[in-house]
Amino acid sequence: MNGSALNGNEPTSAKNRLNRFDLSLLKRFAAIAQPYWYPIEEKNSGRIFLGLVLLLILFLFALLTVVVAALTLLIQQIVPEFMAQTAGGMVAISRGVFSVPQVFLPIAGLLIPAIAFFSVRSKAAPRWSQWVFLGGLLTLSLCVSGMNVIISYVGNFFMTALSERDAPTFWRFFIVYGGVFAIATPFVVYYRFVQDILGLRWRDWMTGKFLGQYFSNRAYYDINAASSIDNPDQRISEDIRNFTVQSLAFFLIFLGAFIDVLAFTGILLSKSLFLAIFLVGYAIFGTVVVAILGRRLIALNFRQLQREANFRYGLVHVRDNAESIAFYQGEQQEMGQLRRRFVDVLRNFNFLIGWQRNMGFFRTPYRYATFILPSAILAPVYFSGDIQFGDISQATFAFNQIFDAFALVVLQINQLSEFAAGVNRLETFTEFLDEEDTPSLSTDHSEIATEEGDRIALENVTLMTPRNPRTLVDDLNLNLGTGEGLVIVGHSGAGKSSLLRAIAGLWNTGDGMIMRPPLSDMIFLPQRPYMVLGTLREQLLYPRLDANISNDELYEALQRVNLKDLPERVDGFDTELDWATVLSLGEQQRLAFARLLLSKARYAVLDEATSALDLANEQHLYEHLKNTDTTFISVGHRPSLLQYHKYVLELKGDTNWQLLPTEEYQLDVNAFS
Ligand SMILES: Nc1ncnc2c1ncn2[C@@H]1O[C@H](COP(=O)(O)OP(=O)(O)OP(=O)(O)O)[C@@H](O)[C@H]1O
Repeated sequence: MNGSALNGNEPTSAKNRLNRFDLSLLKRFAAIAQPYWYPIEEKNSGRIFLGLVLLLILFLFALLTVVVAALTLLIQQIVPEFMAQTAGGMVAISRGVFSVPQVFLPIAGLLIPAIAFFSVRSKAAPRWSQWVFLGGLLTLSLCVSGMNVIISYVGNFFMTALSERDAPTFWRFFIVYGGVFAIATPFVVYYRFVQDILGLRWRDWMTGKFLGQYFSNRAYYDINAASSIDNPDQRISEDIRNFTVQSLAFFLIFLGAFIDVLAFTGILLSKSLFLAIFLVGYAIFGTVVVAILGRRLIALNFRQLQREANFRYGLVHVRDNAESIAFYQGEQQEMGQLRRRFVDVLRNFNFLIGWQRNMGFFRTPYRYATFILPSAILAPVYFSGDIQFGDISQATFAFNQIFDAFALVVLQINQLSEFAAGVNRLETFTEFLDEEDTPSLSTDHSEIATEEGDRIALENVTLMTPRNPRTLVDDLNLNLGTGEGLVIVGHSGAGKSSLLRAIAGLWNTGDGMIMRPPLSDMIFLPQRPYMVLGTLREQLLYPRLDANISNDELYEALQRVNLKDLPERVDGFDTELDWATVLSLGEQQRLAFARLLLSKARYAVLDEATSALDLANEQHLYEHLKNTDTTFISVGHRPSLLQYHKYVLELKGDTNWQLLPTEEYQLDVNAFS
């Protein structure tokens, strides 16, 4: 990915869509999450998926009730008065928790088999382990919630006994406290652990899927042209990681909020209907205000991610081009460029924290008010003697528990807007990759047709540049027989490399038909020798690393390109080095040529692949190509190249061209020179 698209922002329409902070965000989230959790390609599968998740949650409530009941019974055995004294609170909590599963348990009981069934039925490989992990995680989450309820009660007794100087009760609860902690510890530890493991597995799967799509249909190449998708590397590495980790975290937070609502609504309603209605209105008011203000936060977070990635890319660019920069002594300019990118980061971050501060002016008093509002609302009834003081404190407690759940968006807006920005970045990326997967039938320009055959031939090919199309070559015809060589000449920018791109299928804007052998029978040596990250062996075998080729054959190929001492120089074939920096340009070109020889491709396309070689080396390599009956097309500026090719295609630069046998071309050139 080059840096230019980095400034590219999402198109305005997409921007508006992506900055929305409403239910469409949930839809976008479901679209990204669904393939992992519910791998079925069908209409409405997103809705079915969400329905199943809801059922799963309800199913787990049943487990929670069992855990709470079991622990309560256990403690009751040890401390008989515990149950009597906590009955009110425990029953209230259990009532909320119990009632839902009782209705849904029979349906939920079918859930796991249903998920397994659908997963197995899907075309994708059956996957169910994530559901087992999720089930385990939710069970643990509910257990931890249950434990916390019990711990709060035990703590209550523990402290009360202390304040009343009741030593025997204090010591009994001391032991109970310790026992509950001992039981709770593995639950809490495994709760975090399973959450991390599930996040890791999800990330693993998603990264694999994105990488698969990124490398299919050359999406990684086309993405350079898609100015709306900046920094795909960051989206694949960081955005996916944050997405999986934060999705699980939010899911658990929402689940906790849901439990609180179920558990405390009954208490609140029994104390004051008006207070309950007020709470809902107050929470809705806060959520709407924050949702409106939060849109700006999503946009700022989106840009923050983009600018951080631009800055990092700038640093990587310096590392990749260290030698050129050092020769040019371009340190000042490079530092200035990086500084500018960093200033962009800072400026946006400044806006971001400014907005967070402004939001704080609303959120802080909004939160503070909840400490006094319930008491203020209930005070008149209390003053008139209709309710007890205990009712006020219990109602306030219940109010705050439910409020935290209802006002989740208000309380978590900073994290949510960050998450939403990540979701949006992944969604545009997914959209792009999906489009690459499904070639569109109608494009706004005509395309060159490609056919596979046993020769290279171009019929009436008109080639244009891909964006802002400009015709490079008009109505070109040529036919290359087996073992024949063609050299393409013409001044810089005439379209020589572009023609090779068209033959490789990288560019197809234009008209006409190109026939070529399957790409697996062809090898392309690009203008800039490409050195892979890896060992010398991998360098030589690239891209077919699994080819069964002995060391002797590797030596032979290296000998042919006059690099036979290279393995000794670098300590054998299995040494990993930064080849682009330890080899000279000519050596890199010769290494690429050795790659060509080892590939045994019958067709070779060489784009100035010998430009850095001395004439003797060049002759040596081309002679070998001719002897092996390889059909080859070269691009080059050197006159010495002509002699190895049967035909010359000259691109005139004004879309005109001429194709001549080499001798005729040379006579032509000599006549004019
Ligand atoms: N990705 C691209 N999008 C649009 N135009 C491009 C792109 N890449 C190259 N071009 C333009 O297409 C024209 C032909 O480029 P091409 O690389 O084929 O030239 P060339 O004949 O091989 O030149 P040289 O001898 O300098 O390598 C040039 O004007 C170039 O600026």
